[in-house]
Amino acid sequence: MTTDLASTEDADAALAALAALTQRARDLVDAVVLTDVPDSELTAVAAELAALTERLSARRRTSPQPFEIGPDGVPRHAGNAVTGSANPHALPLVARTAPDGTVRAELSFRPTHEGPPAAVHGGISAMILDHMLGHAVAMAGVAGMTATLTVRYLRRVPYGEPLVATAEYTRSEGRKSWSEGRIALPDGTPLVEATGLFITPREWAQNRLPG
Ligand SMILES: CCCCCCCC/C=C\CCCCCCCC(=O)SCCNC(=O)CCNC(=O)[C@H](O)C(C)(C)COP(=O)(O)OP(=O)(O)OC[C@H]1O[C@@H](n2cnc3c(N)ncnc32)[C@H](O)[C@@H]1OP(=O)(O)O
Repeated sequence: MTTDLASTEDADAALAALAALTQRARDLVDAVVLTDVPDSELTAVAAELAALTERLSARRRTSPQPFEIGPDGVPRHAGNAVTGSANPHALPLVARTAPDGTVRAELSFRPTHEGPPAAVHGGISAMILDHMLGHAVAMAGVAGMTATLTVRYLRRVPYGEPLVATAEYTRSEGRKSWSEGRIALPDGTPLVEATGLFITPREWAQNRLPG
């Protein structure tokens, strides 16, 4: 028992250190996107970054931090590109499920996510909605892989402003499940809407979860 507890604490400490590093990496990416320092400074920083990358690469995994069910019974996936605390690519999105099954996340995009001038890239909005819709079907007990995602872009999505993403499971037929969701302003004005079809792979159909 003591050993298990110690190793759990060690794993938590390692993940916390990784999450702190990851946030520094996000800050770095934001700084790269917005920097206006002279060329000589860019060259000097690039050399320092190359050295840091080499230090981190001294020991490398073959894949990101895995999907797992935490000791609290809550699934977590630190390596995930959308939610991962250990993935600099992730916002990270923090999605919560209400008792009625609605999934909700408060989010704010950054200049890093620019597509059209002064707006968020449509593929980034689609990625967030893919995740939200997938989360909604997973919370309904019918986790699946995205088969189709239909996105309707209604208004320009701003960065640097608080936004709200929501999603709901709608129905299932056999291994096929549907959900819908949106990214909206805090007052509820929808900016992007999506519907999705998720299919539970045959191998998940018994356990409902991957792995
Ligand atoms: C995901 C993790 C879940 C974790 C859950 C717990 C924690 C919750 C927390 C957090 C939630 C995380 C949420 C993540 C969200 C992000 C998800 C993604 O981004 S997934 C990556 C992108 N998607 C792919 O890479 C799929 C690639 N495609 C496939 O793997 C297969 O094609 C698959 C599984 C989609 C279907 O393969 P078959 O072999 O099972 O399909 P067949 O048996 O041929 O068809 C079954 C039925 O589905 C229709 N169908 C199949 N594919 C279709 C398609 N693309 N479009 C429309 N219908 C399709 C068929 O016509 C058939 O329909 P008829 O039964 O005849 O009515």
